[in-house]
Amino acid sequence: MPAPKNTFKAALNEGKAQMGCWVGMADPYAAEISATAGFDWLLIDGEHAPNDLRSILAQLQVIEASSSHPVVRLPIGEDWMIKQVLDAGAQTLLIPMVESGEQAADLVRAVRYPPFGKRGVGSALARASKFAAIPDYLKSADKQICLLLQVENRAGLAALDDILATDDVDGVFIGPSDLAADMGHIGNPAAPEVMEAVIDAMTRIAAAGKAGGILTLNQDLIKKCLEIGATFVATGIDVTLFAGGMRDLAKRSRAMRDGD
Ligand SMILES: O=C(O)C(=O)C[C@H](O)[C@@H](O)CO
Repeated sequence: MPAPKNTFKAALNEGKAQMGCWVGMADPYAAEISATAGFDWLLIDGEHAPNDLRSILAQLQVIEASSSHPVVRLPIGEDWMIKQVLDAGAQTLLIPMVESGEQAADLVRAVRYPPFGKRGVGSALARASKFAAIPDYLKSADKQICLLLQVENRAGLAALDDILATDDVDGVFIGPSDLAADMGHIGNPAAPEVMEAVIDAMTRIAAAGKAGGILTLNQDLIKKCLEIGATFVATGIDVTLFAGGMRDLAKRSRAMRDGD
């Protein structure tokens, strides 16, 4: 019995656009609610949400039980973090702040077992192998790992061709917020210069035959990226949806009380 098939990776390989949402509540109960919505994928954010390995594990468990595919974003692409989260059962990783082909190649090695990579061997006690219930996990795991890299500054854009030329990088995600900040437009990812850079990068990613990804609430940008060929597009964030809904209801409640 081989490692579980990564249906999300398969869909990307077939060019089937996958619609996703950020999950930043850092809570499995909230993640389980989001997993009932019907998104193709949900991003467990270990970079900007207060997650740790235990909370990521708990969210993996509830999302895997749904029709949504869990994607885990680490705070940074460190070998030890990658080893731990893969052993916890994550099959799709999003790694932020990638700025060179060399960094991309090193990340590929970090998600693969020897002799092709440097992922530490601990499957005997790992959830990923169903605690050794998958006897040939070590020989079948690599091809079910989906590695998505974030390009989100000018250095990353300058190295994009090298990153795209790196074998076994499955996709590249463009981060508009950090890219805007690096380009001098902090807080304004809709700045024309940033939008132009995002569209150019997404076009280059598609032309290279890799999966292109983004998170944006901008409906026009979502449509444009899908037209270009982006295949993993996140269109919302649970935290902002919840916070916005609560604030709106509170405002309407006060208005009803005050007869406004
Ligand atoms: O730079 C970006 O944009 C991203 O990487 C997404 C952000 O980290 C996410 O927190 C939304 O702002």
